[in-house]
Amino acid sequence: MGDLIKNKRIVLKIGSSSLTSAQGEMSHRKLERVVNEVVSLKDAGFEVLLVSSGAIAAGYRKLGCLTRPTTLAEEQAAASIGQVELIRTYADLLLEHGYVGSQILLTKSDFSNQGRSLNARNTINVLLERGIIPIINENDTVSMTSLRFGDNDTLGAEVSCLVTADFYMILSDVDGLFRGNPRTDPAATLVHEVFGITAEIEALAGGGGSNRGTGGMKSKIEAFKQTLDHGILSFLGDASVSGIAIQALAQKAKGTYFYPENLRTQEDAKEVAFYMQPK
Ligand SMILES: Nc1ncnc2c1ncn2[C@@H]1O[C@H](COP(=O)(O)OP(=O)(O)O)[C@@H](O)[C@H]1O
Ligand SMILES: N[C@@H](CCC(=O)OP(=O)(O)O)C(=O)O
Repeated sequence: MGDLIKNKRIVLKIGSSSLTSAQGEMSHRKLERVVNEVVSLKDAGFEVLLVSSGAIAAGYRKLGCLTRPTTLAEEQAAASIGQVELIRTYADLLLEHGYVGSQILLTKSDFSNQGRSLNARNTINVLLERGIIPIINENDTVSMTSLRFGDNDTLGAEVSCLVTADFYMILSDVDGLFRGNPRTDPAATLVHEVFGITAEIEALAGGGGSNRGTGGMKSKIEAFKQTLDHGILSFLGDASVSGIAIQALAQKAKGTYFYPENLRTQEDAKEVAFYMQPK
């Protein structure tokens, strides 16, 4: 069974809303949870890239702001403080489990530059070959408003395509995609499977995000549009569910699965579930 997953590449994106307290500050306990998910994937033999937000949340207090800043310059300054804290915490926690983490900061323009994207891919490949976990965030300081990811959902999708990932998993503060924003419509029901990003699916994502995240569902759907176009099986689930990453790969998790065109039948999906089955 172990051979089935050898070198299977998972991109796991975790948003600010799942790394922060209700007040918007970074939560050590929540970072520990993320690390546990990453470690469970590594222990099962997967290659893991972690795309993590949280730099602004981790830094704004030390910048002297009482609440999460809203001007670009302050966000960037907060991120430059918080990124240090974020990566140090991840690296320390991973090391406790015997894994090494590395930091990669990228901008949107890096992906449209052939030379820079090739360098990023080569770097990531070397890290993954050696069992290291690249921890990726946007390079906030140099990102301009007009050319900025802002949210990390689409950054995670770009990374998934860059490294030809087998699975793109976004863990957030909701169980998946609902037929309406569950914060404002408690009766909204969960969509379990999505076979292509249609206008109907896009319409479900109209609502904004939590006050701690930036992208909301809109950017997640945009991100899945990209991964599905590239044939990458994708998933959205709740970061607070312990063991969700492994369950998601076995297609047994509560959440929303997004199937690319090449995996649109029940039989195809079953085959993938078998293929991605952990040891
Ligand atoms: N159709 C929908 N289904 C689920 N969540 C939705 C929907 N529309 C809007 N949302 C909101 O999106 C939020 C998640 O996005 P966001 O706060 O940006 O999280 P993250 O920090 O994980 O990226 C949810 O808390 C929810 O309020
Ligand atoms: N890159 C920034 C902002 C990213 C952000 O908030 O994204 P998300 O949580 O995906 O909506 C950070 O690390 O704080």
